[in-house]
Parts: sequence; C-alpha cells; structure tokens
Amino acid sequence: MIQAEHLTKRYRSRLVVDDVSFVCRPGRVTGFLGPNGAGKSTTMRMLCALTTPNSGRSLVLQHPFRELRNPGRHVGVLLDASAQHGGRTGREILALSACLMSLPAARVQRVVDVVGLTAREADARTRTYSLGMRQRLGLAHALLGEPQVLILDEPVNGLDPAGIRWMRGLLRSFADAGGTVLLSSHLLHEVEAIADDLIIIGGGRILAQGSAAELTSTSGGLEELFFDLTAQHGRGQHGRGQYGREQFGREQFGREEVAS
Ligand SMILES: Nc1ncnc2c1ncn2[C@@H]1O[C@H](COP(=O)(O)OP(=O)(O)OP(=O)(O)O)[C@@H](O)[C@H]1O
Repeated sequence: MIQAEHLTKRYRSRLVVDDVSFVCRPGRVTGFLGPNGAGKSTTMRMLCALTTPNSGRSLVLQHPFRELRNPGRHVGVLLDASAQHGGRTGREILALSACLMSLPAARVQRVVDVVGLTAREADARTRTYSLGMRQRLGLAHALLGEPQVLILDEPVNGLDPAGIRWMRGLLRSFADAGGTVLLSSHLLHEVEAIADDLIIIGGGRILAQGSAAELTSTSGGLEELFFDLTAQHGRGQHGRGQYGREQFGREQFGREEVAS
C-alpha cells in the first residue's frame, strides 16, 4: 500500500505538486499519467523520501519511507535507469546492493535471470548498456530485495516490444501475488493494458483517479480521457511544440484542398 496525503511541493514560488492525495492498493497496478512536467517524478521522489514536500506526507506500507528499516527489502524503486555507475558491471551493482541489504549473493543471479539479462550483459560495464538493458538492470535492482511495493518511473521507456510485453507480464504477476505497483508512463496503450487503477495529473494537480475500468468506460478509452483532461494543461494534446492537429489537419492539408 502507498498513501499520498496532500503532498505539495514548491520550487521557489512555483507550485509543481499541488495537494496530491491518492492510495495505491496491494494486488493492483496503478498507472500514473500526465504530460511532461505534470509532477509525476516529483511526486514519486517524495514517496521515496528523495524530495521533501513543503506540506503533506506519504506512507509506504503504513510508514514514512524514511522510517522503513532496510527499505530495499520492502520497496523496489526505479526512478532513473541511467543513474548507475558507468564503470561498474550490472552484476557488481546488484552484488553491492545485495550486500547492503544483507541478501544472499545468490539473489543476484536470480534477478539477472528474472529480467532476462544474459551473462555477458550482466558482466558488462553499464556505460555500454542500451536504454532497454538499463531498464532491465533497474528493474532487477528494484526486485532484488523481494519487496512488496514497486515504484517505477517510466520503466518501459526504451524497451523493445518483446521487452514491453515481458514487463507487463512481470508486473501483472507481481500484483497478482499481492504486491503494490505504481508506475508512470507516457505509453497510454501500455498503461491501458496493464493498469487496474489510474491517477492522471496535470499542472501538479490530480485531474482524475479511480479504477481504470470506471474511468475509461465513460470516456471512450484512455487516450480520449487523457487528452480531455490534460488539454487545458498545455502539453496534453499538442505536445511540447506548436504543430498540433489543427496546424497540420484536414483544414489545411485535407483532401478537398489537394484535389482542387
Ligand atoms: N529540482 C528542481 N528544481 C526546480 N524545478 C524542478 C525540479 N525538479 C522538477 N522541477 C519542475 O517541476 C515540474 C514537474 O517536474 P516532474 O519531473 O515532476 O514532471 P514529470 O511529470 O515527471 O514530467 P516528465 O513526464 O517530463 O518526466 C517541472 O516543471 C520541472 O521543471
């Protein structure tokens, strides 16, 4: 279980997370969605005590993250797959963390196998890793301590289609075994395929939350719901740039104009 209660974060005078409250329940995968800059990563960092909120609090397994003893045994965190020492091998990184968590050394090979890194990949320095390999290592790291909770920021970013499918199965099995999963992603179809619950954030505020089935049943699907909710927050529908549908749409480049 993860609980966020009125989490609020300001950078100088800028409010980037605004009174955010939600619960992620065991046995369920919660998808965390929002346009670029919406506040997803900041919220996840607050859950893991890497960023201090200005107000509000969060609990993981009923405790503030900071109060968890040996947190890696309870919560698996993957916030930035590239944040690893490039001169170490994947296996060394896992072995160091296993040592810090007082885990048996055999656990390293176990998670290497689970995430599908080959022996050669596990023994290569991480500076040579592709993004997908980094994500696999990051997930191996998150799973190392056999946690009950996973907090994953864009874990499928960089995975190939087979990897995305594999990740979906892994997270589903984790939740079905009673685990709690919070994952952010920009891949709406992927989230639609895996999430039991959804939290949609825009401009630092929760725009919608609830069961995926309920939220999408009245909106014609997740993509429609997402764009409807986030359009007013600038980057939802048209992305960062200025070339939205109305600039390159039928109005300007439609068949009627081309034909004449
Ligand atoms: N350390 C920081 N100092 C100042 N501003 C920050 C800091 N970290 C994040 N921000 C700002 O907070 C806002 C929310 O950022 P955050 O990374 O949480 O968004 P996000 O939803 O994860 O975006 P993305 O989908 O692009 O990863 C952004 O405007 C960002 O510039």
